[in-house]
Amino acid sequence: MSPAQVVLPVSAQTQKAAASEEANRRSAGYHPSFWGEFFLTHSSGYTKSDTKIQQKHEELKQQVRGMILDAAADTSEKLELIDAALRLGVGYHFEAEIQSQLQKIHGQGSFHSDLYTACIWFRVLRGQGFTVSADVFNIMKNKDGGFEARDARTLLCLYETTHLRIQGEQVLEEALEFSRKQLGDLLAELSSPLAEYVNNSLELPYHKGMQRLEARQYIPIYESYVNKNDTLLQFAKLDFNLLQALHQSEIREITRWWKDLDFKARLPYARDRLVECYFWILGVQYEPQYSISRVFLSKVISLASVFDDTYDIYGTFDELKLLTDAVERWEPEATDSLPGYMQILYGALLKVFEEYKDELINAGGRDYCLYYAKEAMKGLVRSYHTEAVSFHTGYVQNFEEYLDNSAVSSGYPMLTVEALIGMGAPYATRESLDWALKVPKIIKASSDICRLVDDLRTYKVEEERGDAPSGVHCYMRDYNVSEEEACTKIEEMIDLAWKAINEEIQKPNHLPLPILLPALNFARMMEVLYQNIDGYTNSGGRTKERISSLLVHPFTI
Ligand SMILES: CC(C)=CCC/C(C)=C/COP(=O)(O)OP(=O)(O)O
Ligand SMILES: [Mg+2]
Repeated sequence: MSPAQVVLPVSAQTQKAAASEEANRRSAGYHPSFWGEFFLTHSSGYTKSDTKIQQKHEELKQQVRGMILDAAADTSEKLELIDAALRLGVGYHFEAEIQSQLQKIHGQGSFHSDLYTACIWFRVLRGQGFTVSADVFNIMKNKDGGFEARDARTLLCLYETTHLRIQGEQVLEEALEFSRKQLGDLLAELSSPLAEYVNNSLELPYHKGMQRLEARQYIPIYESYVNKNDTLLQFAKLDFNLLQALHQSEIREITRWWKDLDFKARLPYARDRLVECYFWILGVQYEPQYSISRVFLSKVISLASVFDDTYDIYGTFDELKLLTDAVERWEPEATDSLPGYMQILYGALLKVFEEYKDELINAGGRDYCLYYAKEAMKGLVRSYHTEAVSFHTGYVQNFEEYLDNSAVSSGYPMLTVEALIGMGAPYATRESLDWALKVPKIIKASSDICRLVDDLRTYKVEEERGDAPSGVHCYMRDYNVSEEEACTKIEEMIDLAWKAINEEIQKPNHLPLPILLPALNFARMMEVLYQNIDGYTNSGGRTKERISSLLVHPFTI
């Protein structure tokens, strides 16, 4: 009898099967967290209770408000001030004032005294949800097809403007080509800090950037301008530091939660990326009033990340079926059906949502939102399971099928619903949540960006690891094209999705702009975190620097 033919007693057979499954478990060898418990104790020293600082902040705020409302300022001054306030990261204090001022400017019709102001006019209005026509740039085109822009400031403004273009705006496509080339040629002649600023923008334009990070980078640039507005600058720095202090207290809270969960020891196969997850969410909701939402979203995205690693890498097919069913049931009793390590994850999920329910009730009977919050999470887990089925059964999806499911498995439809819930009244109504849960055009576009950018950055590593086929792979096979052609095609799809987002945020729209912003901001975060590499999974280098600049170091005042 060969060893294989030895008939083992049933319990030994089960043990053997388990041992072989154990041996077959995959792992990705992710690097440990760079942050660990750093934020448990880190504080930059600003406190809410410092009344002197609060007073100063309030005084400066009123002065800036006065300037934004100043009736004596002409249109171009007004636009420049609003643009600066937005870029310096303080626009959120003056939302109503900015809207009313822009309403007036929009009512005056197109504005084109020169190319620079035309760009600001277009960029600020469109960026804030107003419908404006790109025809203004046709008027400003030269006979040779170029634009009247020689200096870096105008070229940069034109370049930034083009990223708000929608499908069919040919003049902005030409302006993009023109300004990108001219700025590239000019770069060597520029000195610091403008050179770095142009360089950053060429890599990632303002419209596609993370608002907090853009503010962090713009404040020193603005400071170097001769004709800067000192009050606005002082306000921006102080506001940055105060907001940073609030963010630090939130990361302290979630670090405590994460430490208690101790996934590092209990689920060591998963990525340990709590601070990176917080940073991701900060790109979508940074305002003080979203503090509770931010904490909840950070916990949800951190758990989603562990779920993703469980489905993609560690879980066996049978276990994943159990986990999917348990999430579908969503009740503590379902815990017993799961293997030990999944119980840990499942228990954490239920607890986070249960605690959020209390928050929602405290917020004034908004607990109807809990249904949507759970449905969104179930939808994500269903899509993870669909992926696991195709991986474990060897079923190969065609590209359309792949993108339909993998846009959901990107996590963005789920997170966008949760973000909307966190916005509270008057936005998180049953109607808007029904709308969001159905993955409407803007959320689909943002999710496509998430999936496709992720695929472009990770497909090689995933294929080497033997994961399920990526979008690049599906596209190559469906259309019989090379890897390079598939990647180019996917870049084009990302471009189209951006245009769709730009189109959706324009008024007149059936939904107010704030409801649409999470989708836009999530798309931006994909460009930021996955700029050149998967900077979420591999979160040293640029990601670490960016997190430090936003969350560790305050401005010196
Ligand atoms: C937006 C969300 C939910 C973020 C959580 C972290 C996450 C799953 C990142 C993508 O990882 P990946 O590259 O392994 O993704 P996938 O497995 O879907 O390709
Ligand atoms: Mg994965």
